[in-house]
Amino acid sequence: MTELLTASQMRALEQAAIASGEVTGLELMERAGQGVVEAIFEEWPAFAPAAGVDWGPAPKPPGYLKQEEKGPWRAVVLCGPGNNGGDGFVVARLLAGFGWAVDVFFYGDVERLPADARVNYERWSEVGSVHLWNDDAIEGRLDGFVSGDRSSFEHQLVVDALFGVGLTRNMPVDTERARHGFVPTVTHTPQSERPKYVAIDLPSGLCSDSGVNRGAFPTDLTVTFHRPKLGHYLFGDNHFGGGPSLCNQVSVIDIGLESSRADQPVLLMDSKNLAAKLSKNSCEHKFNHGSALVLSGGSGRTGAARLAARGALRIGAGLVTLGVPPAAQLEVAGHVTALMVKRVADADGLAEVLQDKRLNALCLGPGLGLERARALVPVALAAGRASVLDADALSTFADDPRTLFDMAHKRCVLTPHGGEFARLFPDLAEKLNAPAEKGPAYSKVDATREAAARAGCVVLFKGPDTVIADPSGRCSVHAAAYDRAAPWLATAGAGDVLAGFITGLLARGFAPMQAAETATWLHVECARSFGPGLIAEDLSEQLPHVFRELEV
Ligand SMILES: NC(=O)C1=CN([C@@H]2O[C@H](COP(=O)(O)OP(=O)(O)OC[C@H]3O[C@@H](n4cnc5c(N)ncnc54)[C@H](O)[C@@H]3O)[C@@H](O)[C@H]2O)[C@@H](O)CC1
Ligand SMILES: Nc1ncnc2c1ncn2[C@@H]1O[C@H](COP(=O)(O)OP(=O)(O)O)[C@@H](O)[C@H]1O
Ligand SMILES: [K+]
Repeated sequence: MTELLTASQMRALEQAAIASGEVTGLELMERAGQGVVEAIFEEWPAFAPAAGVDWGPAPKPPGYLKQEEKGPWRAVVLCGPGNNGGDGFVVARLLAGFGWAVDVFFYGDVERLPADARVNYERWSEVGSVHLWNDDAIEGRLDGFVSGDRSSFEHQLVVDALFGVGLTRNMPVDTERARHGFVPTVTHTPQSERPKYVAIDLPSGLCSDSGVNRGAFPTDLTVTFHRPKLGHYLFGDNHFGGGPSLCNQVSVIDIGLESSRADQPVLLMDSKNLAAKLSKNSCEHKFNHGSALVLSGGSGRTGAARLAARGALRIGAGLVTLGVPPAAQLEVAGHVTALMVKRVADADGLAEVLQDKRLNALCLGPGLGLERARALVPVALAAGRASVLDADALSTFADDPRTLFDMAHKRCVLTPHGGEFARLFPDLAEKLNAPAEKGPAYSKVDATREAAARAGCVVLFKGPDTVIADPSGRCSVHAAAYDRAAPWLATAGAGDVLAGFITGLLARGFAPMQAAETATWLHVECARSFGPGLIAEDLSEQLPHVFRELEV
């Protein structure tokens, strides 16, 4: 799985590499700038020099290309007051070296530039001029750049090097006019009719740690260094379109920090090794694959539990039983075939059913009803079996979450969506929703890690970005974004199926964290594989196809 870093982890890696003498900050900045230019040429081959990129031994002076080799291209580079701006000066110099006309706008104070950025400011200044950032200058330049009705631009590329991982507060308002002017409507104007907008490290205004949008504009391409940052994958505050909706696509450039490792990084889920974990041994009995019990609600509310149970069965639990109250037995019997049905009238009924030691994974919550959930959850948790608690099994403890946390054990997985999370962890939800004051914003990763530590078990916090953490701080993220986007998954009952998938994997013997991660990946994969028109029922039915594709 790919590591996702925070700003401070990235900074620590850079500093360790520099302190070890492995590399200098200036070298890192040069590699970063080269990487950005390479990524631009790769994304838009028309921009690339005809003979391909030859970096040569040293920074090239402008115009080293013969006139006939030069592209007719013009770029605007927006440089900020820190090292992100330093990268921007490198990019400006390298583009000029490839024959581009480059206009650099600097938002900051030259005297206060960090040392490496200052060096690159000076190097650029030998090549071209720097327009200082003030409204009059920008207005004047904009008039010159943007002709008439803004349907044609004199520049083809805008490079955003205002702020990277050092962003500590909302974007300054006085950058807005210029950004609007140079990149008026990335989302509305067809790409062919407007300049391409490229962000260095992060779209300026995107919080690296939380994905919160603090005034960023959507870009065409984001080029980051060494490892992606959490903010590239977290949606932050959805109302303003967080990380993935701003980055559009993320290109990760190697700048030679390979020997450095971050401390407890968050992992981005992928399908590596999944097939081996999911395959079954041909000589095994059904009970070797575990026996799951999914508790259902009363008559007229059994659909959610049935969805979960079917998910548990399809994902490979050997046996799945629905525990239903007497009044719903007939209703359930009319629907299920491969599933077993057992009568579970109340807490005593559950205790009796749990005498069967073969039942090794429990699922409580989907359609369970708040009252029934309050009665059954304590019995289920006291039995010490691997357990998934979702929906009503969480909400029923809204008035007293501590009671739930006291009963929860290491083999539990809690699967709240945003509303349920706020009921169980109101203080964490409040921190998550509060506007960030200074420094990187509190993130969904921070909240999920704190929640898992408090609950003493795995917490899977749902959404387009799903974050999973255990009490030790291990944490992984799945973003249904970029090539994993699954908008059709936001459909009623999808969460019930996920609870069932996790339960089925727990029954098969997966550890809670691994069950939650694997189920989340498969859940999104089923949605993607089915495509538009998906409803919750389709998810489990898509699993055989997904397994075949994975070569399980
Ligand atoms: N340090 C290194 O060795 C490397 C750093 N790199 C680049 O350096 C960047 C990080 O550089 P920095 O740590 O200097 O941080 P940034 O360049 O992202 O920004 C820091 C500066 O912006 C100011 N600032 C932050 N938020 C602001 C706001 N909302 N309004 C106004 N001013 C604000 C800060 O006071 C500080 O002066 C990375 O994103 C990456 O682009 C790369 O060159 C790779 C190597
Ligand atoms: N925009 C989205 N893209 C992809 N997946 C999403 C999106 N929004 C929600 N999801 C996923 O859909 C499921 C919805 O679950 P939940 O909120 O519990 O709904 P329900 O209770 O109706 O089943 C979760 O797995 C969640 O991660
Ligand atoms: K930037």
